[in-house]
Amino acid sequence: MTKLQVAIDLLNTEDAIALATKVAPYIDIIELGTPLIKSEGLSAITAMKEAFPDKKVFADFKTADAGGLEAEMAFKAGADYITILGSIDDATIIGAVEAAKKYDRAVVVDTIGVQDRVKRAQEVSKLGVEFVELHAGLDEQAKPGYSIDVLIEEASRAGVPVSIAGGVNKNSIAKVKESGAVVAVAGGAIYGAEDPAAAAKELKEALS
Ligand SMILES: O=C([C@H](O)CO)[C@H](O)[C@H](O)COP(=O)(O)O
Repeated sequence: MTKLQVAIDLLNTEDAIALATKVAPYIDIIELGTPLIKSEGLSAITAMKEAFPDKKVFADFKTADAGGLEAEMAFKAGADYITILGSIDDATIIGAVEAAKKYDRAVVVDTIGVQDRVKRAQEVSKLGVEFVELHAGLDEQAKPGYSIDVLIEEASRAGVPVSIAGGVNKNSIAKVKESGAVVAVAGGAIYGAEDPAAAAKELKEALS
């Protein structure tokens, strides 16, 4: 079954935990977005894991170098997953995977900015990563003509475990599920909703 991940792109820990509290019953993975981690630091990860010890906590580091070191920082702080950029050298991903083995955690490769996401997903899947995020970032989504359908089509032919992030919402969630993605990542569709709990519930039910 496709899991639901909430991407929390808020800027302070208190607001992030308040949002997570509302949506937790419907969420499998709680993501601390890159802006949140840059704003609040590692303490946000620790606070989230302490508040939700039974949930997977996903630290969206988007690491581009020193993979082993940054993964160790994230895991020691309480993260279950860290993201490493797919656009960088395999050595950075391999370093993070080694740290993940040491701490019994996992690495997700983020394909933001990668030209051929499917090819890169297939390559990095051989390095021991948990899954690969087929991702169109917030800036790419804002470009004219953007459609999540590109990611959905890529997921259906990737042949390796992938998540989809890039405007997942109530209109696209059924197609995300059909694509075979192991995780659907929803940010704005949940934290930007008038009723985040209801929005998360609707997405979760669509994946059931
Ligand atoms: O990872 C993200 C982005 O790069 C900022 O950190 C988003 O959390 C991700 O794109 C999911 O958010 P939505 O596109 O709003 O669903």
